[in-house]
Amino acid sequence: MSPHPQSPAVEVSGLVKRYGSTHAVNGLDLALRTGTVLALLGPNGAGKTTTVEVCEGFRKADAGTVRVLGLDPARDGDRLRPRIGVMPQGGGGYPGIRADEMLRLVATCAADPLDPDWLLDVLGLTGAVRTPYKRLSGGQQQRLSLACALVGRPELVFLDEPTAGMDPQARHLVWDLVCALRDDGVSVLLTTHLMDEAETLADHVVIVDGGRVVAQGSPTDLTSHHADDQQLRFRARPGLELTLLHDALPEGMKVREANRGSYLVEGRITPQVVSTVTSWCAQQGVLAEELTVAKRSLEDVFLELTGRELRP
Ligand SMILES: Nc1ncnc2c1ncn2[C@@H]1O[C@H](COP(=O)(O)OP(=O)(O)OP(=O)(O)O)[C@@H](O)[C@H]1O
Repeated sequence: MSPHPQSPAVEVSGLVKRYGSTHAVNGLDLALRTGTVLALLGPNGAGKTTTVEVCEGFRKADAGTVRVLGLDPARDGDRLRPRIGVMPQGGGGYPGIRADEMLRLVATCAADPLDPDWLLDVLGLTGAVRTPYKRLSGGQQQRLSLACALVGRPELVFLDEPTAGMDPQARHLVWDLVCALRDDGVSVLLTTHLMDEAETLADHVVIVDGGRVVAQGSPTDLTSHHADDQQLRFRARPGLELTLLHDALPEGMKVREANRGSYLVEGRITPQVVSTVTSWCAQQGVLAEELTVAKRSLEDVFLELTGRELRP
């Protein structure tokens, strides 16, 4: 059964999943619009993988409703599996199997698979086809796992940290592939710890912490929620005394040396504020290098919402 065109590819409502006394997911709601990319962000242990695994049908929810392509993954797994692609965290291949054997094996399960040789070529794996899975590099294992997720021409793909451990070249290749999937109308739900990945790829970002959603929206919504959340940055010699600059700025604005020699003014950055900063620099005989005005980054928002403490 195909979902109504307007209905989300994934709809999760009030999801609860416990492991013993651990509430891994604790009343989580999200919706992935068909043909878009949703990025699930959160600190370690926030419940991202558990949520994805419930959506994939690999884990059973304790409470809540989950609909994936209009189906209940816990009940309708047989009908759902041929329509989705899954890239689990950490690859998930059989240690002794060769790269091409693994992809061909997965392809045999699909009704109308993509050509495995073409996919291996697209993912830069042609030179490694005869290498056993366990001897592939981490990045190659990830790319093979992505090939396995895509070979069945899925309508929806789940990518759990798809670029973890990849070099920048491979990461950009994967980003291009995700964009191409979206252009083809495929829906993508991915998890990531890379804020630039979420900003680059996602139409919608859901930030979770402690098994609940703490914020969601487009990357632009999340980073420009308040007009006052802007930053002016400049580089200058380390250790500048900032009291006079602080006093010259409008009330409520903050100024600090964020990193050695890297200064940050936070608040509503108006032309007057820029002028105040550059005048102060001129008075101090300081050349402000790399002066930029920007919104807060997604990482700033993420850290503000989830804190800076390491998770156990
Ligand atoms: N099979 C399991 N048995 C017991 N506890 C588990 C199991 N899987 C996950 N957990 C716990 O559930 C919580 C959520 O884990 P989950 O893997 O979903 O988080 P995550 O957001 O994907 O984390 P990460 O970013 O580290 O991958 C954590 O406290 C984790 O220790």
